[in-house]
Amino acid sequence: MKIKLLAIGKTDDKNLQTLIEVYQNRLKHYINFQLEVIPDIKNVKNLSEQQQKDKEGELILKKLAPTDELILLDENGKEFKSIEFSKYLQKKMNSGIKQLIFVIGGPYGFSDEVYKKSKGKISFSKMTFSHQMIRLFVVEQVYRAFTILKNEPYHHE
Ligand SMILES: C[S@@+](CC[C@H](N)C(=O)[O-])C[C@H]1O[C@@H](n2cnc3c(N)ncnc32)[C@H](O)[C@@H]1O
Repeated sequence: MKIKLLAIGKTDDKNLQTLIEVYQNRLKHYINFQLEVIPDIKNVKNLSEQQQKDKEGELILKKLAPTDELILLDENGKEFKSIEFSKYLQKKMNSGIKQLIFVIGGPYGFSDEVYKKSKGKISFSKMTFSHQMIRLFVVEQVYRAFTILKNEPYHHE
């Protein structure tokens, strides 16, 4: 199984980008993991929140192949402990999915169309994080999950 993290807009913060790359590099050891960034929508100032969500939603859905499984990062989703998340990923790998796509919404979240296409929602906390920060949390937790699955000494309960 491949894992893709789909996000909208560049990360301007170099420190954040560097940290994300640290975990992306570590993940190469365990799985084909790709972070794909959809470029920011132009002239966003002229759009309502709903229009922005809809446009971002169209761009997200264009990226999906029929065999991909789409999971949303959403503060109203299911919360996991890290060990539970590692088991969740193992289950996905066992189920024969070709590519699992985790998607991070834009500043206003997801359009209804994206919700309809998704197969689940994962929350990292009830708090709202920026769409930039959550990228780092996702790559770190996916890395942590693989170290748990391989019994490697990174995670401590
Ligand atoms: C600024 S937040 C959008 C908040 C917006 N109120 C919403 O309803 O989604 C941007 C994106 O970051 C991700 N995100 C932020 N906080 C999160 C959390 N606690 N758990 C999971 N994803 C989160 C989600 O993908 C969200 O769409």
